[in-house]
Amino acid sequence: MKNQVQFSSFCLICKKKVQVTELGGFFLCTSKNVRSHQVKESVLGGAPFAINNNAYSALISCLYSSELVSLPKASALRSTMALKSFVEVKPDSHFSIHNLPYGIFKHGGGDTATPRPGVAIGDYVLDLSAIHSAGLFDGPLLCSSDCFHQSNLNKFLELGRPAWKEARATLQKLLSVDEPALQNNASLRQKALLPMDEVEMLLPIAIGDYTDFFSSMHHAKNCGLIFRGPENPVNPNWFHLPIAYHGRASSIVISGTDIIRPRGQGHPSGNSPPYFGPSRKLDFELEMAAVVGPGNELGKPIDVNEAADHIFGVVLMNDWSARDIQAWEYVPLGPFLGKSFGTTISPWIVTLDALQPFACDAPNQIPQPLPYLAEKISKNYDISLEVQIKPAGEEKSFTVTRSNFNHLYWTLTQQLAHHTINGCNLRPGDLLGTGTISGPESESYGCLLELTWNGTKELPVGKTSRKFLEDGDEVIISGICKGNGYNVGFGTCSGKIVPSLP
Ligand SMILES: O=C(O)/C=C/C(=O)CC(=O)CC(=O)O
Ligand SMILES: [Ca+2]
Ligand SMILES: [Mg+2]
Repeated sequence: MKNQVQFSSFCLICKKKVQVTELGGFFLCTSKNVRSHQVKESVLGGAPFAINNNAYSALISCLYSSELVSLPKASALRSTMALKSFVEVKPDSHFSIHNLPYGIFKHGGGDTATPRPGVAIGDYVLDLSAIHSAGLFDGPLLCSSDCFHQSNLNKFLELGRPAWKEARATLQKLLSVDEPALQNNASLRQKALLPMDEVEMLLPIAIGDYTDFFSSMHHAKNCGLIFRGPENPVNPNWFHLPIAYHGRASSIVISGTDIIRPRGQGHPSGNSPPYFGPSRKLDFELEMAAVVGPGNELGKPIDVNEAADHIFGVVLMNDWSARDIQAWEYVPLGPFLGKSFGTTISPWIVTLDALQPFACDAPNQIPQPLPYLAEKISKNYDISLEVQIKPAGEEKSFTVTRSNFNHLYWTLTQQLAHHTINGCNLRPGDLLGTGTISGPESESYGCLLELTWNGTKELPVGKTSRKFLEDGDEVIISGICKGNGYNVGFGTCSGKIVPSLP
């Protein structure tokens, strides 16, 4: 198995030394002398473990024989003791030492304003170019790489999971309370640990291609009911393959960028001709998106069971949508100008390694997917998502929906494998949107189209209400995984609607 990590550790329950093998992000206890009843009662924790002289944060589940840790147990893994950083991390911070998401930032003016990679820790950004220049990336894969001296993360993504793991181990060790190298080096600390409110975040990746899936069954059903009626709201193909459209990479913007209300042809009502003008039905879509790692050669699909090695991490995404333009133009080829005027992503890419403790079972798929989509382990992540709207002139923002990543029917790995099954090549930095993440209840719908049922009812927003977005509205998406005493969060993904061109 590729990229397998093996190590021995100490079982806190059976008090014996055990051999542990990591398999696709899961931990397999290969010790023969561990009794099964101990497994049912508890899951072990302990970190960091030493492997190849690198501090390695890992969790093991105590299983007898060679059974894999099952997914429901994975949620119990998060009850493990929180690691501690010497950098202050407030209890509600999204950026604990368990997280360490990657972004691209610039700081100050002149030479220091060069865009470069960083990770978030508490209220600080750790400058990875400074850490590399100081010789602190001392692992075999990163010590002589220039991937942290780039203005985007693509080169780091291309290196693949072994390098990502090496970076995570190095950074978790460097930032831990027990490690003096950075903690006791005042001049390096001043250079490398920058207050987050002093930096400007930029797009973290150069996005060659962007695809948007349609993976929430609740969203598919609601859109079907609204656009196509109650006969067959979900097309039969939906249950056999992850449906998607090819999006527009050039208009993907970083959180905080204003969105100009698009103009276009709107859907005619009755026998009237289509209208042209500023969209009258501007909407947000609550989504997340996977960032592609090494990718594949043209003509060589990625196996679904190896797809996780091609996903570096996940961001929050808002697929802004003009519903009047979309409804008129998208038959029969799919979304075009109704969605290509802007897509916002959050600045911090949370890695799959950081999300691992929050893995949970993906829904049962009926009918069973074809073999190329059938996964040995099919997982989602328990990520709480929220959308707020801040109307112009308001001090406060108001929550309009709450959902969870685990409502997705098709998994990230199925989406990626399906994307390549015809031989299509994915490249480092490509972005795969999940599709709107709607849950089953009306309070968990992921866009205004559903929340107001295509403008047939008003949605309360503080003292006012909305059918669709108005000029001056700011839409703020946030996402967080809550561990025991720490968070793995995504920060926010926001954008404000400004008036259309005259
Ligand atoms: O079902 C439809 O007609 C339209 C669906 C969408 O607009 C959704 C889309 O962009 C994919 C998604 O976000 O799930
Ligand atoms: Ca979408
Ligand atoms: Mg879009």
